[in-house]
Amino acid sequence: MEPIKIFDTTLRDGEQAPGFTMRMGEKLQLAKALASMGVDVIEAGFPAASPDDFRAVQTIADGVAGPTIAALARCHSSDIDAARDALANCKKPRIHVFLATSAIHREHKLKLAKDEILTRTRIGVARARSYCADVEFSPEDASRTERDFLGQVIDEAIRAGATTINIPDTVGYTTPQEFEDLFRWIGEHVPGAREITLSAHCHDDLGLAVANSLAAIRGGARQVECTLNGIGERAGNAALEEIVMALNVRPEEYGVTSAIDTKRLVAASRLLSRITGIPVPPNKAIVGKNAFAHEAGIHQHGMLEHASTYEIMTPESVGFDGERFVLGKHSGRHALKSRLNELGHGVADEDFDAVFAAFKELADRKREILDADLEVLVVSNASGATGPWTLLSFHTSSGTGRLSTSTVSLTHETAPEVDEAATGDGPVDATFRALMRATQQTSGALTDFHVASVTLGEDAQGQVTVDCERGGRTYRGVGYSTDIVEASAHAILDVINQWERASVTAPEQGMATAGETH
Ligand SMILES: CC(=O)SCCNC(=O)CCNC(=O)[C@H](O)C(C)(C)COP(=O)(O)OP(=O)(O)OC[C@H]1O[C@@H](n2cnc3c(N)ncnc32)[C@H](O)[C@@H]1OP(=O)(O)O
Ligand SMILES: CC(C)C(=O)C(=O)O
Repeated sequence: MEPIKIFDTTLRDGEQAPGFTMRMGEKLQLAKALASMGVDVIEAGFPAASPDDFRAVQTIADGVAGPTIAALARCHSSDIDAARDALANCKKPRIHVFLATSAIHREHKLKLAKDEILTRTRIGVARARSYCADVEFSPEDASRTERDFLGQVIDEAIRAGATTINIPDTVGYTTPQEFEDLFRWIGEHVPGAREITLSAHCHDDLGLAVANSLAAIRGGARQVECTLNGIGERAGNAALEEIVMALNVRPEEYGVTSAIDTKRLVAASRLLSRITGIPVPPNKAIVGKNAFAHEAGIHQHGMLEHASTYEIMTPESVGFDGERFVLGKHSGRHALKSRLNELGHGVADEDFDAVFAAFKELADRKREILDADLEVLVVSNASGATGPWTLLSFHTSSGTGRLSTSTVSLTHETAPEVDEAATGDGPVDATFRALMRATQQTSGALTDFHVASVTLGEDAQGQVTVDCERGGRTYRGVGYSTDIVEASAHAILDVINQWERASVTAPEQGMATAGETH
């Protein structure tokens, strides 16, 4: 079996999807989970896109050991230099340079002729190569590019020093047969193509991203680019967990093997979902909550006789809960640390006390702490977005035919305790008004409110996600509690804290924060 590299782009292409913005601490937490799962390459971001992206790549490059860390750059010297700078302390850096090559992109977007594309490719790749021994080049929209011209561009990139050539199906247009054939053609016709690594990057506009990635492997690709839960631009990218398990369950079909520890797939998928606040559909292959559920009598009968009647892989092989400790109010530090490690959510020693204290507090309110509750604890701790305001206590009253009232008590990092009260149309609205008043916010409106249960059961935690608008921008806040009004108060305060931090760092522009959504 030949090895195949798994290149994860959850933090770059995945984060490009509307509503999937992640904060720095959350990105680092996710990158650590990806590293402990065994991905070969983590594309940590696009450093020239924003100071936040630059810092995220830098932080991951400095703090995550194991995988190669890649940074994306256009064929612009300033983009390539930003990638170099963000990766300056990285042990295994990769600069990923891209330039669109299809006629549609050349004529309508870049307004460049073919010879200019060739020149820019050569200059961009050579510049990246002068900084870094590991350079990837992507001819964007490769699958809609004239084959002969694509061959010329790849040849130019290889001669300029690219060590990986990635073939993106940028708009999810190709089909498995066509894509396999394209990879074979490149291997056979482009000089030097067999000496470098060929890679596939597929989008899911026609629901073919995973099938196309697997076809590319049959055609000679030895790296696949993918994201957890298949998140990404528009309909998303190829789902990492689906590719990895297809290779695992059908090795005879593809003849390659990945280094992924498949038992960590479910935990990583849930961590991402918890960070973004976007749930995984129950019927999602490999990681959805119904992926191993059986309700129909005929299926249950078959399963009771032999699990392989209706299961092509075991739930344990992808990390669905098997035998384990039950975590609750009587559990101690060893059990908590061991379960967090099993889930791939290692918490730094200096952060562990805070996570343990939050665990004990929750265990007082819940009979059993499930894996989803632990993900919430880890994410809340990793977001690092707790101040300057902290909710001390709140009280609401509401009933049929009367206004709701809410009283809140808050502390501020630099001010004494504040108490305020407000009435509103329901307890959440009253709490929103009381918090706005207590923190002296004069503008901002609650525009969306979503509540989801973190786990099942009468003592389950609720996850509240709120969108609040201010100055034409939408900010997202997330809060957790066994009481959904309290979770709402935490989510609203999360937004108010983002506003306050933004006004400290960029008062004149109301600078966007990591929690901003578009
Ligand atoms: C298929 C993909 O996923 S590609 C990656 C997509 N990711 C992103 O776009 C990340 C977020 N993007 C951003 O923050 C911004 O678009 C920035 C900072 C990168 C650029 O912002 P701006 O300079 O304002 O340019 P804007 O986004 O409006 O337009 C893109 C420019 O890049 C050019 N461009 C696009 N791709 C490339 C490329 N690979 N190499 C060189 N130039 C490129 C376009 O022609 C356009 O140039 P122009 O400004 O001279 O007309
Ligand atoms: C930058 C490239 C690899 C990309 O994301 C795409 O073409 O979809």
